[in-house]
Amino acid sequence: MKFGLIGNPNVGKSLIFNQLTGIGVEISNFPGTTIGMYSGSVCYQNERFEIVDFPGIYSLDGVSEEETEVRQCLIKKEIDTLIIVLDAKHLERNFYLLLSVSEYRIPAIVVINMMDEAEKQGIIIDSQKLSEILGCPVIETAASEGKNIEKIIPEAIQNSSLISHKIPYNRSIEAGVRSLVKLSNCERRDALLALQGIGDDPELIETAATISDEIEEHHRMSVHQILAANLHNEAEKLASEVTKTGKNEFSFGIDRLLTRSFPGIPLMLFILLSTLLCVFFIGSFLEEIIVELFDNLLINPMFSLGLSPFWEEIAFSVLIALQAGLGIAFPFVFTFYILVSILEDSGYMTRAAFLADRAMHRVGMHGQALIPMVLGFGCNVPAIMSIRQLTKREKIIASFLITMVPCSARTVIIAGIVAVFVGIPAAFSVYLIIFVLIILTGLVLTRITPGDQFGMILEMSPLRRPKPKQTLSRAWLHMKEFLFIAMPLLLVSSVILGVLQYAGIVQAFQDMLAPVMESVLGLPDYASTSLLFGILRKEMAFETLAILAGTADLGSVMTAVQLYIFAIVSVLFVPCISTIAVLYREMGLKIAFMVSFYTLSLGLIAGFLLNIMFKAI
Ligand SMILES: Nc1nc2c(ncn2[C@@H]2O[C@H](COP(=O)(O)OP(=O)(O)OP(=O)(O)O)[C@@H](O)[C@H]2O)c(=O)[nH]1
Ligand SMILES: [Mg+2]
Repeated sequence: MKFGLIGNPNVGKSLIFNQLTGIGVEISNFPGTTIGMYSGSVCYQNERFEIVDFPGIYSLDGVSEEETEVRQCLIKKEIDTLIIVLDAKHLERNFYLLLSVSEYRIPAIVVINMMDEAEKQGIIIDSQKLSEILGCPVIETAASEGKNIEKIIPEAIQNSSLISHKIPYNRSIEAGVRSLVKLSNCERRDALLALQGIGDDPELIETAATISDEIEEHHRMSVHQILAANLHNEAEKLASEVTKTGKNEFSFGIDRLLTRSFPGIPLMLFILLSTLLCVFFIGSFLEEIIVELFDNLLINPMFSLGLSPFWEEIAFSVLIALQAGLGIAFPFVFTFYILVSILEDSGYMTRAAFLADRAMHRVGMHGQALIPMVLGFGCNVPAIMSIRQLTKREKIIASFLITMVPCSARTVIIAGIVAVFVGIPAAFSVYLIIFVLIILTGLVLTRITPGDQFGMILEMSPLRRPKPKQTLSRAWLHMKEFLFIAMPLLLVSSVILGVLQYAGIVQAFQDMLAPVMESVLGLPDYASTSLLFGILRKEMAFETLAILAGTADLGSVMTAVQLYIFAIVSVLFVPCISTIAVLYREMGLKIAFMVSFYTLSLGLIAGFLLNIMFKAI
C-alpha cells in the first residue's frame, strides 16, 4: 500500500512526512520548499508502507511541472491512498484542491493541520460535519506539536474511502462531460481535463475541443475559467458550512508595517544588513578560534615531526584543507543557515519577497520568480530546480540571475576573505556590486528575451515564532551536506593538489596563466589554481587559496586590494559545477554554456576594471 501526502504549499506536509517516517526532508515556512517527490516508509503493526511527500500545489489542472508530475502520479494510480493535508486557517483555498482531487477517485483521508494556530485565531472547525459531507475520515492535527499524527496511518489503512461529495458543475460542462465519456469511452476525470485541453490522447483532445468551443462560445469564458469558478464557489460554500471564524488575525497590524514601502523597505534593509553583519561577526569570531587551535595543536607540531618533503607536503595540504574547511567555511555556513532559517520560519522571507516584487517587475520577473531567487541565497542548485514553475522567458532570465545570487558558499568567500582581511564596509560593497550587476543583467535580459510578462500572486507565509529545534535541524541539514560532501571533496582535492604541487605541475599551470593573473587581475600566480578549484565548489576557491598560500592568514601574503579583487572574481566567475549540472538538466546545454560564459566574462572584466581602478588611485 502506498500513501501520498498531497496539499497546498506550506501546509505542513513535509513536517508530517518527517514525523511519520523519521526522515529529515527540508521544512520551512516558505511556500514551495519541497521540490520533486520524496519517498519514505512507515511501519504499522509490523507491516511497512511507502509514503510519498508531494510538492505543494494549488490545483491539478495547471501546466506547471509540479502539477503535471502530481497529476500523472494520480492518473497512473501510483498512489493507493491519499492523505489530503489542509491548513485549518485557509480551508476555503485548500478545499479547492481537495475538490479537484476528489475527481481522481482515489481513497482518501483528510488531515486538517495547523489546528494550534487556528484555535489561537478563534477558528472553530466542525470536522465531524466535514467528514459527513465528504464521506471520508477527517483528522485534526497540529504537526508542530505532534498532535494526532499517530492517528493518520491507522485511519488511512482502515477507513480511507472515496470522497463522495459531488461538485455541482455548470450544466453545460456536465453535459459536455457526459457526451465526451459516451463518445470516447473515457473516464469522467479525463473528460474534465480534456475539455481544458489537457491530456495525452490526441483523439480525445480533438473531440473535446469541439465541445469546449461550443461551451466557450455560449458562456464567453474558457472551460478552465468556468470549472475554476465552480470549484471556487463550492469550496467557499463548504468552508462556510464547516467553519466559524473568531477574532481577527493578530498579525494583521504588523503585516501592514512589514509590507508597506514605508517602513517596510528600510526595515527590510535593516534586517538583511544585520543578518549579514551577524554572519560576519559570529563567523570571524569562531573562525579565529578554530584557526588558532589548528595552528597550535596540529600544523606546528606536524612540522616538528621531521617527515620527508613529499609526506610533509601532503600532510600540510590535508591539515590546511581541514583548517580551511572547518575553520573558515564551517563558522560562516552554520551561522548563515541558522539566520536564514530564522528569517524563513518567522514568515519574514515572503514579506521581503513581496517588497522586492515591485523592483523585480522592472527587472522583468514576477513574484513567483522571487522564490527561486530567495532560495538562491542558500544554494543555487535547489533555486535552479525550482524555476520549473516559471514560463520559458522567465526561466531564461532566472537562470542568469540566480547563478549570480550570492549563495552561502559565496557568502563564505565574502565574509571569510573580505570582511575578515579587508573590512566589513568592503564586504558590503561586494554585495552591492553583485546586486547592481544582477539588476543590470536583469534589465538587459528583459529587453532582449522574447515572451510575455505575467503577474502572479505570491502567497504570504504566516508570521510565527521560529522554533529553535526546527531552526537548528534545518541548519544541521545543510551542514551535513557541507560535512559529508564538501569536506571529503576538499580533502581529496587537497591531496591531489599536494601531489601535483610536489610534481611541479601546479607551478607549470600557474606559470601559463601568470600573465593573465598578474597583469590583468593583479593577483599572485597561485590565484589561478584557486579559481579553478572554485568551480568544484565556490568556497573551495578560498580554501585552496589558503592551501597554496600556505597559511590561513591570507592578510599576511596578499594585499587588501588583491584579496578584494580575488573575492569579486571568484564570486562572479562561473557557477559551481553542481549549478552548471542542474542548469544543463533543466535548461539544456546552450543556456548552461551561455550562463557559464557570461559569468566567466563578468568575473574577469570586473576584476580587470577594479585592478585598473585601484592602480590609478
Ligand atoms: N504552528 C504550526 N506550524 C506548523 C504545523 N505544521 C507545520 N508547521 C510549520 O509550517 C511550515 C511549513 O511546513 P512544511 O512541512 O515545510 O510544509 P509543506 O506543506 O511541506 O510545504 P511545501 O513543501 O512548500 O509544499 C514550517 O515552518 C512548519 O514548521 C502545525 O501544525 N502548526
Ligand atoms: Mg514540503
